[in-house]
Amino acid sequence: MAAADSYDIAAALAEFHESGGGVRHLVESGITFVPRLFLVPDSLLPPPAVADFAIPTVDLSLPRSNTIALIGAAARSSGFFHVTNHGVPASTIAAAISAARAFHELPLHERSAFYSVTPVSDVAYSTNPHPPNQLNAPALPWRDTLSLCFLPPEPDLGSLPPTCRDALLEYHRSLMEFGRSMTALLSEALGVGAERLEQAMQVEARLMGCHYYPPCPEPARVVGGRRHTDPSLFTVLVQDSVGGLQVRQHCDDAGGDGEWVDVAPVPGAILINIGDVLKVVSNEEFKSVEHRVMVKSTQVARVSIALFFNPAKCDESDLFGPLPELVTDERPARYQRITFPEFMNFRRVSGHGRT
Ligand SMILES: O=C(O)CCC(=O)C(=O)O
Ligand SMILES: [Fe+2]
Repeated sequence: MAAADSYDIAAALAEFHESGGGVRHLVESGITFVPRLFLVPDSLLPPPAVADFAIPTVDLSLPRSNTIALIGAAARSSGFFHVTNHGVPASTIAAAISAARAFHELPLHERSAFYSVTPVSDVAYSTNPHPPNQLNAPALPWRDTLSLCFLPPEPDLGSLPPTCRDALLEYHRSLMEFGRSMTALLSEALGVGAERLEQAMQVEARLMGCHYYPPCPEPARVVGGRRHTDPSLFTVLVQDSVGGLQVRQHCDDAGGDGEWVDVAPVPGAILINIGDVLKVVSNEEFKSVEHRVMVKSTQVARVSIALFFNPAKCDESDLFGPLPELVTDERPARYQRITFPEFMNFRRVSGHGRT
């Protein structure tokens, strides 16, 4: 047997998690090559993205009817769009991105106190492994994530360093307000009235992922985030200026492959993407589009913050499905009403959440 075959992936994974310092720790310790745990097999290396396509940008200061038409068109075509003049102060976004960066750049002994692969509290820091059934593909993304759970009525982020905590709490507060207006806009864009989506879903934002993509000595051999769709109604993303997010566009209903396009950061803008829940609720009028993150730099880390807006009611007993008014003879229901846990299971089985 070749030596390579004796590689013990479980032991390597355990040793990596043991350090409690994520990918950032590998970089800090001066590695000059990508450890095997992160290597993407050549056959699975993603094809390069095309650069000559820009996802739509919607200016929220336009007259409301224009905004709604533009959001509707974007949600039905690319599933991703930037918004400008969104009312979230630039300083709040900048402070949140700095806070996320500051957490990931804390000294090892401080940040490792939060390291936990399975979250045990509202604050969890880790390099999330991809699901074990995909270990023939790369096991780990080149990314560390600080996950925060904002459980109502008050999140318990008390253990975070205060500077980091306060900026992220303020960002969350600001985004809750933004999320309410975005929910109304999406609802109107579906043609069901401004209140309908909120009334049916009671939208809230519990989960925030503060991602840190360290520089990589061999960026072409890793992925920062594998291709996936989001299990949300919609996701709100802010990022620094480094770039690396790519989305799959122009795939047809027959499953045509489409092409990957770069989403260049737009200064000051907020990025919205439609998730799988809204795809179901809209009876597939809106698209939930695959995306992934490539690592671009050997020198600088990239920071992004994803906030997932979801229905508040997501227990065993809460059914959801296409809004009845979006089901017509011409457009019959594409989904049965199901519970949230059933939906998550369906996503896993059908490969929608490929992360
Ligand atoms: O970092 C990014 O740009 C994307 C993150 C993402 O797709 C996610 O958290 O679901
Ligand atoms: Fe995502």
